[in-house]
Amino acid sequence: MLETRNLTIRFGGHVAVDRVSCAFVPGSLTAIVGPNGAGKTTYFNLISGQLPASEGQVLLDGEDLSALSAPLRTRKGLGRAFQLTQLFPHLPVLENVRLAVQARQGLGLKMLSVWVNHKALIEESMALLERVRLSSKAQALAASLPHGDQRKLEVAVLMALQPKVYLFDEPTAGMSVDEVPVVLDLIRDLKREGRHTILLVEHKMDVVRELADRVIVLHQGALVADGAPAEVMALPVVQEAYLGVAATGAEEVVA
Ligand SMILES: Nc1ncnc2c1ncn2[C@@H]1O[C@H](COP(=O)(O)OP(=O)(O)OP(=O)(O)O)[C@@H](O)[C@H]1O
Repeated sequence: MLETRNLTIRFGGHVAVDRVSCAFVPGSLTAIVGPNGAGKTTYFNLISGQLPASEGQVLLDGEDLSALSAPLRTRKGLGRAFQLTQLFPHLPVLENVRLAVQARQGLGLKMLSVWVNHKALIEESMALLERVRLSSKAQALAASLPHGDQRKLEVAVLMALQPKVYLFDEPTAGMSVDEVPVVLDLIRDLKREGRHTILLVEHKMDVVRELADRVIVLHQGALVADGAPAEVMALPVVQEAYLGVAATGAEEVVA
């Protein structure tokens, strides 16, 4: 289980994430919504270790990860998607995934012969590329891929690490209409597997409604609502103030 306790960060006098306490169980998909600047991405950055908390803790399965760097938190099972920096742009697509598989296997590799090991790594990497529908582009350089494909590659790299927790920050942003379903299918598949904890920052309410078991709302850094999607999204306070839409049932969040 992932848990944040009183998680807080201040930038000068501005409190971007304000004492957020929340627990997320394996097998669940929680959407984090709220207007621009509400603190959603910053909350992710605090969980993954990209930013140091001013106060509070991040715990995974009871272990306090607060003092660990981002790479160490990744090793513990916190997987953050959609940071393009995690790709190696000048390496082929397949190599990007293979390096992630290899990083996960770590020292265990020494037990295998170089050849068996290499073959197994390539097979696993190709299987992951098939899952994200990029196997035909295995030899292309990551930098040459269109934006949507780079995002799919990031998902493959993340899956290669086999994290316990997936943090998806606007996974379909900037994607073309035909690319969106591929990424949503992947997230749906991960959810179906039932053992991951998935957190999703998403502005599209139809996606939230379909994928999420639970919605939490951040406003000015604080957690202001938490519950089942229909329940939370129906709250007038969420509709009007926090999501920036009229309380008449607009479908898309303007955030
Ligand atoms: N490194 C930083 N230094 C100073 N202020 C920051 C920093 N990172 C975030 N902020 C501020 O913290 C607040 C929360 O930003 P954040 O990006 O987390 O919001 P968000 O809910 O993800 O917004 P959006 O929906 O637009 O992505 C904003 O006021 C932002 O300007």
